[in-house]
Amino acid sequence: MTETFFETLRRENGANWSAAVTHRFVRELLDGSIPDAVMAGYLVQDHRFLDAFLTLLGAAIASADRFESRLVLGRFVGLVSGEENDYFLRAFEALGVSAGDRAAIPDAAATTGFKAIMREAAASGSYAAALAVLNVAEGLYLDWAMRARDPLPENFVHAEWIRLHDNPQFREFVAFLRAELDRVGPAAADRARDFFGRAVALEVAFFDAACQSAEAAVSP
Ligand SMILES: Cc1ncc(CN)c(N)n1
Repeated sequence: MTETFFETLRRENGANWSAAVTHRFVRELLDGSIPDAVMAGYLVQDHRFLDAFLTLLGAAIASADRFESRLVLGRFVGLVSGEENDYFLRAFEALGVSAGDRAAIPDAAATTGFKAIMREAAASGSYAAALAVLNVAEGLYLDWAMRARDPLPENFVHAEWIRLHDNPQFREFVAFLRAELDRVGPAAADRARDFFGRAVALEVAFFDAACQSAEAAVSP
């Protein structure tokens, strides 16, 4: 069977893709053993990711070539702005991270990199570029979340983060993103390939940073 455009890009970035979905951060999240300090540090950075991510979704809506695509993307914006943002706020409260704490923590290099690539894809005005980054962000997260075993960890901070990235609606959205990239990506293959590869590398760096910052915090 011939592979789809998405499958080709994922295969070309197989080493990094697999490093991300099997990362120590993911393994400890899935088995519920992740230390609170690591989860808190990750969520502080990821809440900033969310801001640029919404910009990217807005750009995808603006650059999409059909109304049907805009509707699907628009519904997803509602979910991220509502349910997902609400999760972050409840998680910060449970982990004892105040708004002041959050404001005092600088961006990690991987966060700066992600914000930059999402703004770059948004500013390019290319639907294919936006889709390449969205396919990494959502497809890779679905991939690791699907590795969760029943029952999910007891702590809602862990369980809800997993469930947000593996539920029927999210699977449907990821399938939509793949179909869209397969439809419009080949006509802008070089650009899509470039954004896709850089985004996968940033996913690994983002998990690395979450684990490293906690190590630095506990070392004397
Ligand atoms: C870094 C990162 N990549 C992807 C996702 C999934 N939206 C996320 N929350 N954070």
